[in-house]
Amino acid sequence: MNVKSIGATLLISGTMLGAGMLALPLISAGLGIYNTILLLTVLWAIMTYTGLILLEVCLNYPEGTGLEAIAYDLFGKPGKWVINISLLLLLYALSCAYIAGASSIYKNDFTDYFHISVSSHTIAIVFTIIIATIVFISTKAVDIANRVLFTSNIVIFFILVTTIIPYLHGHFLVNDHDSAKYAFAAIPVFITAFGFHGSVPSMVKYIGRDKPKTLRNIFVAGGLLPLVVYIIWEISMLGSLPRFGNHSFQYVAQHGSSVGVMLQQMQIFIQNNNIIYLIGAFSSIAMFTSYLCVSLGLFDSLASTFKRGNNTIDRLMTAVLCYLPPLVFTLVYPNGFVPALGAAAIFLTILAILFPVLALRKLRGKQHQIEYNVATNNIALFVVGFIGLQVIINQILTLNNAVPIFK
Ligand SMILES: N[C@@H](Cc1ccccc1)C(=O)O
Repeated sequence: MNVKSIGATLLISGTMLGAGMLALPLISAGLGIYNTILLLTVLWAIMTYTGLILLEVCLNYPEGTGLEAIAYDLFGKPGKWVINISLLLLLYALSCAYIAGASSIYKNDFTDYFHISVSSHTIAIVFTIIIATIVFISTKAVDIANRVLFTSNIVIFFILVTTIIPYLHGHFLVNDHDSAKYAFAAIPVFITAFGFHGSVPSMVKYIGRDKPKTLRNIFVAGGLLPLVVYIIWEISMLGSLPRFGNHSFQYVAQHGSSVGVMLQQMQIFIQNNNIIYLIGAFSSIAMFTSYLCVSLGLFDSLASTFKRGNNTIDRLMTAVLCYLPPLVFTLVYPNGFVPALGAAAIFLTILAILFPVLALRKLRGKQHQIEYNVATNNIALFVVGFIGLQVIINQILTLNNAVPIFK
């Protein structure tokens, strides 16, 4: 792998590592560590596989062809609309999760670092304005801010997981009440955490259609890094807070399942302020960089959907469309962090599981140019498509409280 491929691998990992990661311990507390690791690995494999299916699909089109244009070619106008709307709704749902998550974490930061209490509404508004301003300035500004913050966060993560080891308790990790029944509610959020598929067309453009093997390696390695990071993160979080009791994951679940409350609870068990600061800094930066990248994607999609140009007035109108709806939603539903990530899974499943499967079936039915063939057959495509439908049904049930939820 050359330097460009390593950079591309990190971009894929960077897209995956975000709010989903912070929600993982909140949603997997009832599962216990063994079920969690198993489920993470299985879902990583499925998401990587559909990423490779999407790669084969994209390689049949000229470099720079987006998912929307591919959907139009294969499924006509309805296909194009489904992809377009799913993408916008995915990015809006993620935006709501980021604003809700960030306000709960930053509220905690203000109390921990400066001993002042700021309302989460104020934080949500200021956070959104800061992100909007950076995106409004230019893509270059986003790139610079992201590069600096993402690199610092990798360093913070490694310092954190090495210093937290003495504070981990083996008996917090496994519990008699661990149960696979909580997997239903966890699957959608886990799927969101492994989402990166919107970036497949741009990666093909960046690396080149003539290097299908390099692209395959980038997607596999780019997802493997988050899988390892997620497992280490789960062990660190589930190992430092008990499942039940006055101060526990159960308490967090009963108080809005927010990252901020989880951090407060951990403070009671980890009597080392530096570690608490590290977790706070890591979570805060993760929220910031992910929202920066995701809202840049939303900003560009809105500009192209509503045919807005690059002049100041047009950019301002796009920014209002991009940031106002999720901000208002979060102000009305401040506890929407986990539900918004779950809702995102519905649209992500359409884009990242169902669309690649249907598109490849259609392409292989036609005579398609063989640039890269992912190992698959109709049965495998059927199974993956079926899993995709299950994820959507699952999430609809979760939103209606019809599956077991750890409380
Ligand atoms: N994986 C990202 C969310 C995401 C999904 C799909 C595409 C891009 C980003 C996160 O966990 O924050």
